[in-house]
Amino acid sequence: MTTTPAPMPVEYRAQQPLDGERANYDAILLASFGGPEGQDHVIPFLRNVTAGRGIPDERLEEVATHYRANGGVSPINAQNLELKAALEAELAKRQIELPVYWGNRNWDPYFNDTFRQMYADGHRRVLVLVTSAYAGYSSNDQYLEDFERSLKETELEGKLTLVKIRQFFYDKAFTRPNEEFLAAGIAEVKSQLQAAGKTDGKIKLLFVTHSIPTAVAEKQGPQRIKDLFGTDVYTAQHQAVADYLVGAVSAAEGLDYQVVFQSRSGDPRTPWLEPDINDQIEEDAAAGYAGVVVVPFGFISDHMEVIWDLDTEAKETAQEKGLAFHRAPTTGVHPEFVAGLVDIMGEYIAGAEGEPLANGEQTVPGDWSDLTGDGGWGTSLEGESA
Ligand SMILES: CC1=C(CCC(=O)O)c2cc3nc(cc4[nH]c(cc5[nH]c(cc1n2)c(C)c5CCC(=O)O)c(CCC(=O)O)c4C)C(CCC(=O)O)=C3C
Ligand SMILES: [Fe+2]
Repeated sequence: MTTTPAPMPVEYRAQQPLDGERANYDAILLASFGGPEGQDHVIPFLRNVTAGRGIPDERLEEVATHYRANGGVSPINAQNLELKAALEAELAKRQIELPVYWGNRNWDPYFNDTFRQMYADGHRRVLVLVTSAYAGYSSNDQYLEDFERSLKETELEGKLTLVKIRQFFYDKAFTRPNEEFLAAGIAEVKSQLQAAGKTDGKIKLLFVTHSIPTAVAEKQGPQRIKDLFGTDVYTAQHQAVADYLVGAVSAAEGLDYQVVFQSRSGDPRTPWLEPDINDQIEEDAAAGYAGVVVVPFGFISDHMEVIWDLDTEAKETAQEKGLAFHRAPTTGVHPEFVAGLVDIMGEYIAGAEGEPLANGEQTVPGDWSDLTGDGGWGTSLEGESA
């Protein structure tokens, strides 16, 4: 059988609520990673994160130093509380009367406690927002596994219904703020270069996300997207967003850009997605670039992986090589991000006639409708975690 390369996707197709998922909800759950809040939390937190996944102790000690340097505190919890408050304000503004709860995979408040609280408060049907924009094992499946386990442990299986909203990397909610950050980042590096008398210096745009083991990436479907992009589905999602952002920001026109990875861990012999951002910065310096704009579009807040791996390590690499450097912010509580997330939630919330209360807006071209579910990566990784 011969295969003709498929054309680049031009259709826009988002995931849709499944049958029965557009309904009345009692509450919203902001579900996230969790982080330590003091020196004595650091090791227990890291053990929670890596439970059963064979991260070597030396790596844990290494990662612990990142937290220790910040007083043992990850900024992620405070950032999630800010996001929670911003979502509450936006919901109130639209007169959507749903309380927002917060729960984490790896630290207090744990899902078990939040689930018990929601149930005790009389809630039975909960819409879930996970703080990850992309589809992948760590950002989607693992959360669903955690939810299942918590429902069992709290004996709320069959009593509490949880519906997770769709991925949003391809939505205006996510791309609008990132367009703004990219434009500002280019302007900033240009002015750094100007101040250094390197007006003609070439700028490289580095779109950075979390690396994952290549074996995990390769398992993810659908095959359709692998064929179309010629790479794994995790990378393809990021490539599509990078392509879109560069096309949408006029200042980016003609600049070289690339998707790169950060924060690899695990056994050094296990291959993870590359290139690592630090290696790429070195290569870019050798290739004659004068500055880099680093856009951490794999994340939605400036948590520890961002402030350590980028603001400390990648910045140092750039400085050693004499490159101008700017790290763009993450979506955080950008008003358009918050409003856009509520729009996406609205796709799942039934209005008076059963219509969606609101709708997100897909900006990144492509048919992303089958990233999860039957035949997709969602089922192909089942059994791995047990
Ligand atoms: C794809 C992805 C995202 C992005 C999607 C999303 O946002 O969800 C993400 C986010 C995050 N990862 C975080 C922290 C950590 N991740 C680790 C380890 C790992 N991450 C992985 C993947 C991802 N991780 C993987 C495949 C591992 C290997 C071991 C395992 O399978 O678990 C480790 C263990 C030590 C180490 O680095 O080896 C830590 C401490 C924090 C919190 C930061 C803070 O505290 O502010 C956040 C938001
Ligand atoms: Fe991680």
